[in-house]
Amino acid sequence: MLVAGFDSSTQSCKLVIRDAVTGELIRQGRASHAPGTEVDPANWWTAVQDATAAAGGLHDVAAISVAGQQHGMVALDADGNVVRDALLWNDTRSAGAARDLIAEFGQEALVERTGLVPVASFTITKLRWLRDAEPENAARVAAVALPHDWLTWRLLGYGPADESPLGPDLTKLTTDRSDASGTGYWSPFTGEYDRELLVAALGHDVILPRVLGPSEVAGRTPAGALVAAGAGDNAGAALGLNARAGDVVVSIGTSGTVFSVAERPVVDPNGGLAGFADATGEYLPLSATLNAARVIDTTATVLGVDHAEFGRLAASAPVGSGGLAFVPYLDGERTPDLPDATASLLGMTRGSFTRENLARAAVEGMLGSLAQALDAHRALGVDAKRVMLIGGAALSEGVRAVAPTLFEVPVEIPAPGEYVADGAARQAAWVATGSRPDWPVETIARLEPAPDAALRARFAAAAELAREAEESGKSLRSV
Ligand SMILES: Nc1ncnc2c1ncn2[C@@H]1O[C@H](COP(=O)(O)OP(=O)(O)O)[C@@H](O)[C@H]1O
Ligand SMILES: O=C(CO)[C@@H](O)[C@H](O)COP(=O)(O)O
Repeated sequence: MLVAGFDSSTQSCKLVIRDAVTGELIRQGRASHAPGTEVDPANWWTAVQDATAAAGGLHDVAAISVAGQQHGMVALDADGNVVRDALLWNDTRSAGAARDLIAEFGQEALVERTGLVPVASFTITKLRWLRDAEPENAARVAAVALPHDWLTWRLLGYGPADESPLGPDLTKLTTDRSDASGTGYWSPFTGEYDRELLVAALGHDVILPRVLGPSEVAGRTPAGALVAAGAGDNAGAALGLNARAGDVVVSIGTSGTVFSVAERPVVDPNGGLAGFADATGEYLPLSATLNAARVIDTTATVLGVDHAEFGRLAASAPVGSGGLAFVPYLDGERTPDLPDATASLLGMTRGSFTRENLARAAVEGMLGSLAQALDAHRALGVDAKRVMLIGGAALSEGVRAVAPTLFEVPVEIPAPGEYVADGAARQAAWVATGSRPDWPVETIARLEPAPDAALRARFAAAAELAREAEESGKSLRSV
């Protein structure tokens, strides 16, 4: 019996087809997504079909599950059409809306109700932005879904009347706990939507996807395959890695994320850590940065090198990049919450300002933010015995060289793979066979910690300078 798992991520759609019992990888496919932080969801549906074609189809698959980028606002009208392009998790235009919601409800109360302090990434802030910036669009919204919810609905055969066999039945939208927990209007404590917050954000009540349990079935495709609940991509990765207590996953994709599986909700009154739910019935405390793999992509482009050469340059520079410090807020930042920040390069001398040091400083800055996030998790009681490093940039030689100098626990590198899509495939196998699969995960390297206190201190000082400049209105953006 075969099962399929999709990862509809920020930059691309990945599909794995696995044996439901052994987990053996049978086929896979991939397709790119459009760039930008607002995207027509039709683009993701096309990518699902292209990835499916690339993987040789889904005709022989018993069950399917979709994991996807979290938080994106897919606003639907009564006819099942999208009201406007989806605003993605990395779109920071709703930073002011986040501040407004905190002022109206109080930070402490919001943490108690939703496990989150609103930041521009979360869906609730995007709804408030829509209400204020595009009231005519807001008034037309009849249902709000997330990327994986909308794709699941499309796979079930629903959608606009002229594009789908079953038409626009909005009541058939489904989601799961992990993605619901990233909206800002769902409580990980009660497992219920908080409609008062939803209405306060958007201005009126709407249909929200039914929240399914970890092994509940959303329905069947028109061809007859079971469709599972799906998940947010980070919860998908935790399931794909079989992460257990003591494991902290660090993912370096478009986002940088630090997360672990917890038996009880873990919340942070300061908001550095989000109190999400996971895809197995437990919880997923998580921190996310906006600047991760693309810090490397951008710096490699500036240096005129490919990933392999970038990795060699970074690995050949000394720990601490000869004193160069790169605060990597190229896309603003979410952790720390500095949506309007810009990046900065500090510590340049004629000696330190070399190609090698620049490459390494980019990696040290990008991982430095994630190491600070891991510290915050540990301070809140998260048990970290090892880091499991995944995501596109985990392949980088530079990342592997720098990681042990920043993390205080061993860093393990699972075999390169699509762990989000694998988590979705595991969920599909769970609904198809009735039991959660225990497929093995291979580790290809274990890096022993060699934390460098001076490096940590220099990055912390550089990040603090960037924060002070932002908060005092002295950053170059405001000149
Ligand atoms: N060898 C490599 N070194 C550094 N970055 C890489 C490497 N291979 C892929 N990447 C980067 O990883 C990112 C894609 O990772 P992925 O985890 O698929 O992201 P997402 O899930 O956000 O779409 C891209 O920005 C890509 O350029
Ligand atoms: O916003 C978050 C998590 O809170 C991001 O992790 C998104 O879920 C996007 O993930 P990638 O596409 O970068 O994997």
